[in-house]
Amino acid sequence: MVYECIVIGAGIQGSFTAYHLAKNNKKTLLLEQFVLPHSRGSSHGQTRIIRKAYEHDFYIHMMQESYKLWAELEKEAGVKLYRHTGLLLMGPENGKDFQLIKSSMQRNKIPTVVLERHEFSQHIPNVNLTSGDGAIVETTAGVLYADRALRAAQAVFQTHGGTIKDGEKVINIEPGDLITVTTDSGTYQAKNLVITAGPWAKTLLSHTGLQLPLQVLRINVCYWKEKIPGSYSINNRFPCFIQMQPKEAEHDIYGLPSNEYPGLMKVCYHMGSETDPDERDRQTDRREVDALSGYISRCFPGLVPVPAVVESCMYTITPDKHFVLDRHPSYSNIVIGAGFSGHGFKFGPVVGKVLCEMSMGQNPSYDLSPFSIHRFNGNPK
Ligand SMILES: Cc1cc2nc3c(=O)[nH]c(=O)nc-3n(C[C@H](O)[C@H](O)[C@H](O)COP(=O)(O)OP(=O)(O)OC[C@H]3O[C@@H](n4cnc5c(N)ncnc54)[C@H](O)[C@@H]3O)c2cc1C
Ligand SMILES: O=C(O)[C@@H]1CCCCN1
Repeated sequence: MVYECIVIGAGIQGSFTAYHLAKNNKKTLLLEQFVLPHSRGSSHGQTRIIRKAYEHDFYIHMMQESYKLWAELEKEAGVKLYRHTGLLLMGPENGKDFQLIKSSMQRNKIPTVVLERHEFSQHIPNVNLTSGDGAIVETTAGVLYADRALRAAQAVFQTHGGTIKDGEKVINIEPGDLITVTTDSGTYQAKNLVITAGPWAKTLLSHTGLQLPLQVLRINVCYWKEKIPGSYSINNRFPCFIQMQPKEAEHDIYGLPSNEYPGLMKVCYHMGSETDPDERDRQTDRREVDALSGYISRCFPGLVPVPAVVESCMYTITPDKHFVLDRHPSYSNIVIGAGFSGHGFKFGPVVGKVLCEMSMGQNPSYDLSPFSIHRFNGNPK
């Protein structure tokens, strides 16, 4: 049988690409190397932040549609995927990065509340605002229920006639008008191919002669115990937060209110150490956990500054931290979605839509030049 499209990788991006293809009546096969559900890529775990607070207008515009598409999936699957919490953004008030996000939120009329220092603790109890930092709340941001969302996208894909084959690792790709994809247990053919292989994208793309400057990082996903249960809880309307330029570390620190593990708040560092995706759990580098402990002692005094649970996840980062959404430079019927750089989950429905559009030979709904492969020319590593 010849498929209209094969999608490699059933993380959030591949699952949403397959979802849109099936809704467009395209006969689609979604291949996944691990038995689903699994926790070895980037889309597992219960929660992710959803927000429009971005410096770049192109992300904000994509998020405007993404919220609508998330709501559509909630209806189709009959499950709740989004919980409104708000997002607290803290960072050096006169710093460039904080000012850029603040002004782009205001320019794009994103519902925002600026908290002045004297009123901060009245709105956000149990948090110490660093001296010199400003605070803004994006009121419509919140939490996505990630595991549930992944299952829902896959279920709707199947309802529309899509086929999932899990526990099948793709080991070879032969490009052509008809592409042949070989797994460790079968061979499939399709007119179009979408590669959304997350941390394995670099290896898989090398089978097609393409080298992308993708780097895989292992992230320690840390949960911290509330000294008084409920003090940072989603039920008490505690928001998600992003701390830009914390004193303890070079990169951002972020957190989500206690929810999935009652009494534990997720607070993580937006960086990690390089890893081979097949060796992720052999690595035990916890340097950044010390930086988190320092930050928590200083700014979140209601948490015990030693992590109660540490899980693992992976980022696949590009040099500029923007995604790769493009056609293969040598084979126009191969479309690539990669390098989501630790912030791609919330865009899943829109990423899936544009990858689907490209693989159907349509013009994508967005200007994808920030995500093109050509931008790496001259910087191939
Ligand atoms: C700790 C952490 C926190 C994050 N927080 C946020 C957040 O708050 N908000 C947000 O929007 N984003 C967040 N992200 C980022 C987001 O989760 C990722 O951008 C997104 O999940 C990437 O999805 P993906 O489909 O590209 O990759 P994956 O989920 O890794 O999917 C790729 C799939 O391809 C499969 N595959 C690979 N190679 C093969 C092969 N050869 N054959 C068959 N299958 C194959 C893999 O097994 C995998 O299932 C976070 C990420 C992490 C790790
Ligand atoms: O995508 C997000 O919204 C978060 C922000 C902080 C770092 C991890 N990803």
